[in-house]
Amino acid sequence: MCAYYMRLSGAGAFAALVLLMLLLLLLLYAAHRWRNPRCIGRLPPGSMGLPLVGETLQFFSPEASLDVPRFVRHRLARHGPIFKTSLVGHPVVVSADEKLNYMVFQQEGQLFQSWYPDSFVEILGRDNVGEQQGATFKYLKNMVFRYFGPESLREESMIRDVEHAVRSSLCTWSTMPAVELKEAVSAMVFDLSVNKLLGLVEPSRSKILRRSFFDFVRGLISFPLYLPGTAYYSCMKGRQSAMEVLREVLEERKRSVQVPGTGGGMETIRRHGGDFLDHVIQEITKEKPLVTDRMALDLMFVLLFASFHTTSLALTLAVKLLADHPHVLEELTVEHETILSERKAGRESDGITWMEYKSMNITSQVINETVRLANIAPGIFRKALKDIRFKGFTIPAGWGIMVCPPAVHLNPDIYPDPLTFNPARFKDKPDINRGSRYFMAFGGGLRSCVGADFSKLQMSIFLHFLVTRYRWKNLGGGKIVRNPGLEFPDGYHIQIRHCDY
Ligand code: HEM
Repeated sequence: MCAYYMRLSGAGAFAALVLLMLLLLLLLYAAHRWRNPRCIGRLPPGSMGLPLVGETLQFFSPEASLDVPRFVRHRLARHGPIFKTSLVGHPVVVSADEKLNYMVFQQEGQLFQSWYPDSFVEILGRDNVGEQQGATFKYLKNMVFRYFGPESLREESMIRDVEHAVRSSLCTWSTMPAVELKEAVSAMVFDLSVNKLLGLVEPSRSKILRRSFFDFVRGLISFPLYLPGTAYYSCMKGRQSAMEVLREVLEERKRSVQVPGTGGGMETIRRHGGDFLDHVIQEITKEKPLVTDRMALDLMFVLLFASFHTTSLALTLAVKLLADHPHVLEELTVEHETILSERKAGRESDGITWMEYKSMNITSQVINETVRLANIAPGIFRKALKDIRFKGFTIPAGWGIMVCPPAVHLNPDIYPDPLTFNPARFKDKPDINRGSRYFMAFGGGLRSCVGADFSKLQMSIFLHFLVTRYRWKNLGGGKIVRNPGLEFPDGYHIQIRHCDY
């Protein structure tokens, strides 16, 4: 009997051992497959990192520098301008190759399509404009462009609204003992964007919206771990409460512009000179709308986020760079003083005209140089729609591809002495924000930024009033960290005073 049990338990142990071995083999095979993904052709060099996590942790490791993020820098040195990796569970090819970047931007919808990792899409919304393709994408983009493109920016009301926001903010800040510039500029740009997009919003709602977006942005480029206490968690919570407010505002506006029509149904009244929400309501209440409520909500969410986060980072960096480079500040001040001195005496308003704005050449160079160094979008993501062969490598269909603007903008062969702030390098390149092989701060091709002109207008008007009417001094902070997005972890504290001549 005893021998029988011993034989049985021996057989059980043997079976368990075999099972364990099989499991181990399976894990080894999975790890091998992970490290050597299937590909017809030759994959670019590089490592896929650990199973599932890939190289995500290294990608998000912070560094106190404006330089190309360490993650990319080290791999470029080791593997060359095209390498493979795995980020947040996806195989990705990273490109610092100017020809491949150009191809990615030019072949949008043909060989490549806009794609961001799931965690990012979850943050920005499944129906956001970046997720739309084909005709719907073009329709949405045109809708935004009609509102934020140069034609509508040159309207008197747009310049006046930006001016009003800038002048009242600077005036308030000049009465305060200290201002944390990043936070203050973010609030200014955010309120202006809310005003342009949603019109007048009750102060209590505007406050919730602003707080939600600030929480949202804090965790935007963070490791996607949805657990209380993590940056990603507060980011998602921020998104949820911002979306609630946007939904309420949309519903209320819909009710306020819909009246009983002659045919018995409801009709939408057209309000002239309205905010962006009015344009949105016109679209979603059409008989056969191309834009759904969800798309409209995600679009407004993305526009609010894109407009305040990016512009405020760029402006804060511009002010810091100007303070650190007094000779550039001097040149910029001369440009703006000249605008004032050449202004016709007795003009009705002392506001900036479109012609004056267009004459701000040094300002435009300062802005281009700032966004080149800022690299606010540290990576621009796409997906390969088919197997793509390039320079002997294959990018398999379905893989992500990350165009890396910092690797282009900080390449010494393209921009000599790349970490030096030298706006004059953009002399005689006025139209560069449309994107080129060497400048992609606002993206490139079909997907390039719709808000680039709006952002430049705001920055120019801000710089105009700052340098002609105020002086400021640094009180502390201003440390720059890449994570890999640009951050000012200790803020940038200044004291700002009105200058009386
Ligand atoms: C300094 C300021 C800004 C920078 C550096 C910037 C940068 C960028 C970049 C790099 C892209 C391309 C993303 C891609 O190809 O996947 C982009 C797209 C976009 N930007 Fe901006 N942006 C700025 C300001 C703004 C503003 C003020 C708005 C809104 C009014 C805006 C709205 C958008 C939208 C809606 C897209 C998506 C376009 C598409 O998918 O076709 N941006 N931006």
